Amino acid sequence: MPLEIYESISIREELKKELSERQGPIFNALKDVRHKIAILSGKGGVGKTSTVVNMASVLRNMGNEVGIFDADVHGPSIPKLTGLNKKTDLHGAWQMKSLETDNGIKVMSVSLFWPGEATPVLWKGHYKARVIRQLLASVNWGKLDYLLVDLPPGTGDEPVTIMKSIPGLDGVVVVTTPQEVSVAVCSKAISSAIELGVPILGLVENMSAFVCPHCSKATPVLGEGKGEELARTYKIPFLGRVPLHELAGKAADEGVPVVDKYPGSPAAAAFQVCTVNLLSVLNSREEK
Ligand SMILES: Nc1ncnc2c1ncn2[C@@H]1O[C@H](COP(=O)(O)OP(=O)(O)OP(=O)(O)O)[C@@H](O)[C@H]1O
Repeated sequence: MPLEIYESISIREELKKELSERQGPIFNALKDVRHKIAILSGKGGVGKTSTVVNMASVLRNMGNEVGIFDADVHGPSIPKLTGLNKKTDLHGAWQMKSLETDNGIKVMSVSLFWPGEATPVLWKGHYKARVIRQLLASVNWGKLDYLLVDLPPGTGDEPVTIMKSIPGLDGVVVVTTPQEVSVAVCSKAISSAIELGVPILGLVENMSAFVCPHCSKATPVLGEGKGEELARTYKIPFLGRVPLHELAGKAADEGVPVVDKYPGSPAAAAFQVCTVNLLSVLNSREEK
C-alpha cells in the first residue's frame, strides 16, 4: 500500500477521535452548543462570510440562540459584516468575552482584539492553530442552538486543523460560485472533508447570476449551474443559489446582513431558502 494511504488513514482516525472528544477545554466551552457547523469554501472571495452572517441572522430571526466563531485569522471580516466595531476585553488569563450584534448574535473574532485593521497577522501555522484553539476554548459561549464557524479559505491544513478542533462538529456547508475556477478548488475542499470523515451538510452556490436592479433580468455572469452539478457529483444536498445582487454588497458595506437590511431583496430570499434547507438536512440527520 502506498505511504500516502497510510497517512490519510491515520489522519482520518485522528480526526474522528478529536471530533468525538468528550473532554478538554474546547469540549467544555462548547458543551452547551447544540449544533456546530463550519462553513468552507476552498477559494477565497466567493461569499463564505456572507453566507455565515446571513444564515446566522435567519436562524436568529427564527428565535434561536446563535454564535459565530470567525476562524479566518488573515481576513477576519465577520465583525465588519455584522457592524461590530467594539473591542472585547481580556478577562484574566485567556478568558475572552464574546460580543453581541444588535440582534443578539454572539461573535468572537481575532479582529475584536487586534490593534488595527492595517496590522497584518504574521503568525506561523502551528501558532495560528494554537491561538484559534485557545480562542475557541476561552469564550464563554453559554447555551447556543447554533454555532457557525467561518473557516479560512483554502484546501490546506488550516481549515482542517480548525475542523479537527471542534468536538461534535455536525458537518460543513460548502460555498462556491458557479465559475469553473471556484468549482475546481471547491471540489478539492469537498474531497478533503470527505477523506477526513467530516459530513458535508450541503452546498450553496453564491453569485449564481447577476440580477439587474433596474429590470430584474438575471444574467449568469459567472456561468450557470456548476455549483448544483458539483453537489450532484458528490451526492451533497444542494441548499440553493444566491444571486449576485447590488443590495447584498450594499448591506455588507453597511455592516448589516442583507436578510435584515433588505429582507425583500432576491439575495435575502435566497439566503432564507438555503438556511431552511440546511435545517431540513440537520433534522433528517437527527431522525436517523
Ligand atoms: N450574492 C452577493 N451579491 C453581491 N455581493 C456579494 C454577494 N456575496 C458576497 N458578496 C460580496 O463579495 C465580497 C466577498 O464576499 P465574502 O467576504 O462573503 O467572501 P469570502 O468567501 O468570505 O471571502 P474571504 O475568502 O476573503 O474570506 C464581499 O464584498 C461581499 O459583500
